[in-house]
Amino acid sequence: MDRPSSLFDKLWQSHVVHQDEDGTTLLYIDRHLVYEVTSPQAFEGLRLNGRSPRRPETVIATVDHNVPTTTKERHSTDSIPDILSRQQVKQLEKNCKEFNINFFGLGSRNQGIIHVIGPELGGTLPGMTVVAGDSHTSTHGAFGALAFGVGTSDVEHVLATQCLAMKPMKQMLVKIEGTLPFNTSAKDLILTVIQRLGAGGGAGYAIEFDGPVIRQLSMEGRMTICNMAIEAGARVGLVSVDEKTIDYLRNRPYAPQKRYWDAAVTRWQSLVSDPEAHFDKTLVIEASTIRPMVTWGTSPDMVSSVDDVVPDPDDEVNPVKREGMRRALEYMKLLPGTPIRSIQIDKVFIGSCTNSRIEDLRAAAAIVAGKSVSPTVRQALVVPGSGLVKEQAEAEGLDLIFKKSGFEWREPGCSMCLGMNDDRLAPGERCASTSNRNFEGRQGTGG
Ligand SMILES: CC(C)[C@H](C(=O)O)[C@@H](O)C(=O)O
Ligand code: SF4
Repeated sequence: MDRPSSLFDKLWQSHVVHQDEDGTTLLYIDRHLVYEVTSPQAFEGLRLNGRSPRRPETVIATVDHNVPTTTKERHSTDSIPDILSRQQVKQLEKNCKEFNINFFGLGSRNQGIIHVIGPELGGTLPGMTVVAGDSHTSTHGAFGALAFGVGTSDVEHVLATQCLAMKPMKQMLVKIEGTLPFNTSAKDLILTVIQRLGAGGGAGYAIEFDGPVIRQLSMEGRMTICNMAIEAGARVGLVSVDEKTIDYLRNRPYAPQKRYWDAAVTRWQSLVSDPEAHFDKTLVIEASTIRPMVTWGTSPDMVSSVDDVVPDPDDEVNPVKREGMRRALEYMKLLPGTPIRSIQIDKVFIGSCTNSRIEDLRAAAAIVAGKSVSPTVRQALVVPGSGLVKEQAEAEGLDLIFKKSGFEWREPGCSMCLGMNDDRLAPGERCASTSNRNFEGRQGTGG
């Protein structure tokens, strides 16, 4: 009998082009997602070397990180106020035209955050290798795809050769037993996993998430989990394929259609870890212990339950961690022992590739309906992850609920997730964000 394989083994093995004695492997890449920030040098490199993309039809390009999110500033690329952003957006458009790449620009209803539009279009399929010059490419692992972020030189390499040299990874299984308690979601679950593993605990691993709770989650929830695998240090997050995966993909424009569909489904159904598959490490979490979580610090593992208080660095035995906590509290201007619920915020951001899909907007709208943004909150933004999410939300009247409550309803993009566009925090402002990283200065200097 064949040795039992994990999902990771199956994905890796089916893409090996060549393997060196030290394990370094040349992998074939099926799907490449490209955006404006990490691609200009890659295209320039191609040009300088007289090369062109080997399979342009496997590339999907869009603009997300530095696009404005107000209608006024984006009715054309010329209206983007920031010069560098305007140049990068225009350059990508030009590069895609020159190299015959599918591009969803500002005017397209398919424009959005790459990690939202890839799955939404059926561009991410089970069994694929998926790369992008962005660390949160791990998101796509929710579909039983081997997906990871690469650097700009690798963006060029994949464009030119459709291959990538990779070192082997260790494998971790994170199993979530039981059922998620009332008022907790995929985000609380992954923050709990990161708290348990630490921000570096997943380094060198591909993490597969499994167990009854993962099976109960929607595809949106699974994407949230895989999205943040990187915040535990892992480059890859994975979920084995099931009926939900297949249902989500049916009739998506880039998914196999008609007579190809059944054959694809048969193959996808084999993309699960075998029962006795080997993992280098296993973490089991009982879901009933999960509480609504927030971060109080400047690293994604600095998390507490909303019912808790800001922790005291003096209680931390590890001197490195203790120092990190002190520094974070100083930056956040928070005191140990402060109840989390009493922390004043200046802004609210609902969006990002972690939490800007339709399910997230429905959940947020259900909570804010009939209530108003507090007068002490200066700005509250809702930024849909893509043009299609925005359309769907508007068809359901969610935009009206948000606007009535005092939120601004914006156009798709990365927005306040990171300070590469006009949606930023001012120095000293505190923001409650649904995004994935809380690093110092990420949402605006001193914010
Ligand atoms: C700009 C990009 C390289 C970066 C990433 O790789 O993740 C960004 O998307 C982020 O979230 O910090
Ligand atoms: S939404 Fe945030 S985390 Fe996601 S790709 Fe954009 S900047 Fe990175």
